[in-house]
Amino acid sequence: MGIIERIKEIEAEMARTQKNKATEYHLGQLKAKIAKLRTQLLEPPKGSSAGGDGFEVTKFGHGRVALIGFPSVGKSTLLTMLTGTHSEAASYEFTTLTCIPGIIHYNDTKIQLLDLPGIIEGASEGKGRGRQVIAVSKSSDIVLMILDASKSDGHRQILTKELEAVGLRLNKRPPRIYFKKKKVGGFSFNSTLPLTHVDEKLCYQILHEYKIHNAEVLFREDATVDDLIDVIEGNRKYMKCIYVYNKIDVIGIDDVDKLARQPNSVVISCNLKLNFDRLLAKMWEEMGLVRVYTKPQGQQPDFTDPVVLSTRRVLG
Ligand SMILES: Nc1nc2c(ncn2[C@@H]2O[C@H](COP(=O)(O)OP(=O)(O)OP(=O)(O)O)[C@@H](O)[C@H]2O)c(=O)[nH]1
Ligand SMILES: [K+]
Ligand SMILES: [Mg+2]
Repeated sequence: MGIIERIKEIEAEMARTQKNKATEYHLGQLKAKIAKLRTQLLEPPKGSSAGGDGFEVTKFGHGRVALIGFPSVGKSTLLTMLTGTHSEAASYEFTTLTCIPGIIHYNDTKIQLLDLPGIIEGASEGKGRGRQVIAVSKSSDIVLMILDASKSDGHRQILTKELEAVGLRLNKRPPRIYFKKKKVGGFSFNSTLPLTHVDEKLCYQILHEYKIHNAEVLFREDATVDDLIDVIEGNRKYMKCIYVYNKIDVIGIDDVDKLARQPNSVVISCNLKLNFDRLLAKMWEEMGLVRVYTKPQGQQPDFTDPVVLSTRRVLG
């Protein structure tokens, strides 16, 4: 049986299992099993080089932003409008088949924007170009999830699930769980506050699933089993994501208003060139970029050529 089939089988078992105190340990173990299989799925197949089909784009500028979304939501239209680099746009799905970079000039900085093929449900398991698209997203500093404002908001949940399945965590911070594997000494479990989701036995079982028998675990918040698994796996990527609702020209003002009020969301229209300034400002803010103007002694600072730093990471 392949890895994907095994994941499906365990998911089916989880769906059949009633959630209660008695099944909690078993469900926790199943979650860990799935997480292990997903990590296996992420390892590139033996003998293959990663990518190699038009997806490797050299990093450029002070930051990198990836456009992720279902087909035909307007990703390429947006890239062309924000960067001036032409990326083919059309009314049929999967117009874009590779990664197309453009540059946004904003606040004296250069931000690399990446247009990507549309992804669909099952992308994390390799449907379409999902795997490559997700790899590029992981290499960027923030993600713009482009959504069609006139379509169901279910798309946002589906995409979030796909990205979570490959270890991306959007708009979350790492769980406050201290975890240290040891060579000897057995298992120690502590918490700084009362826990409602995880107890010592459950934690022990999860570690057992990972064949970890010596470890120190300290919960500093009331975290869940999923949080614990994330910490044990250790390969999660925590990223900022802006939900960009495009095509607001085709929906009513009340609906626009509702979308605009959601957290981390910006509404735009490529057709009407609406709200791009808001989108750029939000992007800039989420990337944590700051400009530093150096001032030679006894001279005026050069306001045309700042040093750009990020409060979120060290710029390469
Ligand atoms: N009404 C409306 N249509 C738009 C808007 N932006 C883009 N479109 C249209 O949506 C269709 C798809 O646009 P694309 O830019 O090709 O979409 P995409 O997300 O790059 O699509 P794929 O590359 O196939 O995944 C085109 O017909 C665009 O003209 C908008 O703001 N409003
Ligand atoms: K399209
Ligand atoms: Mg496109």
